[in-house]
Amino acid sequence: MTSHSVPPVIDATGVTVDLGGTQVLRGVDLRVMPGEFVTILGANGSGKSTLVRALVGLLPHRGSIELFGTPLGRFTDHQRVGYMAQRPEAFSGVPATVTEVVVSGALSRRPRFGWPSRADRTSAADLIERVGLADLAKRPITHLSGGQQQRAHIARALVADPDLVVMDEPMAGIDAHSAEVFAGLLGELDERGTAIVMVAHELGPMAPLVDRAVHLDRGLVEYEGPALGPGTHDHAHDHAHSSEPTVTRPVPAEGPLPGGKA
Ligand SMILES: Nc1ncnc2c1ncn2[C@@H]1O[C@H](COP(=O)(O)OP(=O)(O)OP(=O)(O)O)[C@@H](O)[C@H]1O
Repeated sequence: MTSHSVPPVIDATGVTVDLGGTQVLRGVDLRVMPGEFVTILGANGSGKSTLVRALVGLLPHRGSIELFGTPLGRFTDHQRVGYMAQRPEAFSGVPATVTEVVVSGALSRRPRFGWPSRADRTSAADLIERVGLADLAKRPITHLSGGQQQRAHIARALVADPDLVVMDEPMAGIDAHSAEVFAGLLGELDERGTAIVMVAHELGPMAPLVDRAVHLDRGLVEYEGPALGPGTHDHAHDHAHSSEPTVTRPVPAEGPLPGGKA
């Protein structure tokens, strides 16, 4: 899958980000190869969201970030990257329907803005069905529960069939059944060779899919190594006891426990 002739999907070196006068990331290195599924773990406030936001060009940073072999500052293939923010912004004004939100994800594939094609609508309808929102497809998204909105945003991130999917806590607010459905979708993407970077607090049904885990602690990579086998318990904690980790820094025995948002 990985080849010396193929550049990494993400090649980040020494990424440092200051926010509000605080150094939130302190020199993070991250390399993701095509088809890899990498999860970013760590306690609340460790810098996970900051890292993925910097990687997709949403935050000024120091250090080097390349996407698909191109420095971020010159990267224009935005359609190759599907990004799902941690807390999708609420819509203002007239709220879009679920279908409109999902289809809008496909429009980034187009060189110029235009109406969605029949294929876009078919893909969107398929994903809406897959995330269990078919009955709500015509509803304004603001009329959905938080977890249902989250599922719509997951579908939006996937509809353009990107080569890299970056997701910031996509599991937040979705129930166990939706998590299973979502794991199935990510499994298909993984088989297609899509690279996936996912911030998570716990992996649940995603655990068997993950190739590598990166654990942040106060803006630094505390651990980076292979993900363990199937399981639904705390991945971060597992790493502290893994028999074959590639440890870049010592991991405290009492790792942070998974938890929801504060
Ligand atoms: N705009 C900002 N100005 C100042 N500090 C900020 C800003 N945004 C984030 N921070 C701080 O940066 C640190 C890292 O935040 P970040 O959201 O990246 O953490 P996280 O690991 O994603 O946390 P969580 O698990 O809670 O989502 C936190 O201490 C946070 O308070």
